[in-house]
Amino acid sequence: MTDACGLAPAGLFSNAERAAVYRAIRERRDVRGQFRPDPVDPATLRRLLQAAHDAPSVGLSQPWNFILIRDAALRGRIHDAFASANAEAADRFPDRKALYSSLKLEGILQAPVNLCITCDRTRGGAHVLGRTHDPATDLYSTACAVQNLWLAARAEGIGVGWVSIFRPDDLRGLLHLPDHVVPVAYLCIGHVTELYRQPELQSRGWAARLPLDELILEDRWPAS
Ligand SMILES: Cc1cc2c(cc1C)N(C[C@H](O)[C@H](O)[C@H](O)COP(=O)(O)O)c1[nH]c(=O)[nH]c(=O)c1N2
Repeated sequence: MTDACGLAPAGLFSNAERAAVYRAIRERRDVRGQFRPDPVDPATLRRLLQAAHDAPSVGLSQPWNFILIRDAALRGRIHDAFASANAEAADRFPDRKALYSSLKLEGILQAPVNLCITCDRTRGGAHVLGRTHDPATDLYSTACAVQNLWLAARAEGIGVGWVSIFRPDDLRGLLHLPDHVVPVAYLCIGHVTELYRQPELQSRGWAARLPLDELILEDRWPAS
């Protein structure tokens, strides 16, 4: 039932529905090496894109575009851009360079779908409700779209890996993005049969999940 203002009852989810939402959140993983080569069917991909498009956005500006990268040669060049940036990144961790170099940090060539989610910084015009004093809110909105897609993909049994190890101008050039469009997320997407139980970076000893209780603050930043 919907009333004249377009309001509908905010019904509680059933226990099973609630559990499913939390399960998707808890079991979502960043996928690099587990992609199967079989294609993602177009209807499923469409549901994932719809989930992304259902995201909140500042002033309802919906600043995203979804660039599907299908061309094999282009993917090869994108992988080259990753490899070059990754070699540079490895040098930033001199004490852990061997461990860094052993990590697989992308699935560009293995994943059947590559998707770049961009943010058009001009979407919605010069003045967007909610963005007046914080221009970055369009980027935050686009990150919300990425997370929606990532969670929906988990529920579909599809893995998603976010690759950010690019020099931004490389990706911009390869995808012919105009200056006002930011490549927020380069995603590798495909079916997976196995997922890590915890973040792969944790399993491999790179980093660990922080205890939630250490991150909850009251009223203000604690005095040091
Ligand atoms: C903005 C941003 C950028 C990146 C990532 C994530 C996000 C949010 N992550 C994935 C990241 O390593 C991963 O989310 C964490 O390690 C936690 O693991 P789970 O996502 O819980 O599996 C990521 N992973 C990777 O292998 N290569 C990458 O370039 C990136 N870049």
